[in-house]
Amino acid sequence: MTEKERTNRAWYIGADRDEVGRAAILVGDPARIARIAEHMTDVHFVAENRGLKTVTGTRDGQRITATAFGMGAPIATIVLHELHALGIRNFLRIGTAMAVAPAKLGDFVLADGALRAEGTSNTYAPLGFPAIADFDLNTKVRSLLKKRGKPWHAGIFGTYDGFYTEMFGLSGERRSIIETLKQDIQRLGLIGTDMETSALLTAARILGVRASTLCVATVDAFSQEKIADEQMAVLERDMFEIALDTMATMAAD
Ligand SMILES: O=P(O)(O)O[C@H]1O[C@H](CO)[C@@H](O)[C@H]1O
Ligand SMILES: O=c1cc[nH]c(=O)[nH]1
Repeated sequence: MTEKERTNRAWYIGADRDEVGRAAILVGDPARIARIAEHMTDVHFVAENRGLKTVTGTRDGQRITATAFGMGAPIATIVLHELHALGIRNFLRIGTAMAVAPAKLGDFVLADGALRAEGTSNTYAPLGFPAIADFDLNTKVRSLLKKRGKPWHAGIFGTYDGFYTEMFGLSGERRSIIETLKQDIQRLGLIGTDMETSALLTAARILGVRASTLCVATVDAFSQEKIADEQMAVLERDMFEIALDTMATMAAD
């Protein structure tokens, strides 16, 4: 990062350099910020700006920041880019994804890479550039997933911009178009779909930092069935623990 790109205060997330830690967890839903804070000590909530919520806390002696971006690749990459400018070098997105078989509802899905079907990553690198997760980061996530003993899959995600046009059909006609798209991605062996991963992985590579995504598969790609809230609450706690332990290790490096 050049001196010009370095900043002391981030424009949209509103955080000062001394308010963020050495690694960052990116979540979508702002309600997850208070819940992940319960898994850290010495917690500091950054003043909320434009609905972007940030908390920094300590885990295993390391300062970790979690920021909620809301939904979609454009804002998720703004958050990553700003945290990068504040000096952070390790990023893990955690949240939810749509399950593509063999991944099923309630399984963890870890992105080793992602199909770039969103528009934001094109502003960082041309389409031939691969969206690949950081190998060391994913090695740590894999070892923690194995320890937890819950079902998980690692592989390629598909990342899309159009939630009701490409991922979740509300009308019969749109559902059949989306079903054809899902059959295509299943044939390619993708394990899940979301709205941010390929943009974050591409941006991180171009910015020279580590990134990956770990999600719970919460919606079935074909039936559009959703996971129960009580099951998600348990899995969310597992996901927080895995993410914080991973980022504490990465921050200590
Ligand atoms: O991981 P969370 O925040 O649940 O986000 C997922 O749910 C939202 C709607 O699909 C998208 O942002 C998607 O990536
Ligand atoms: O349907 C879903 C569920 C989670 N995340 C998505 O992007 N889509």
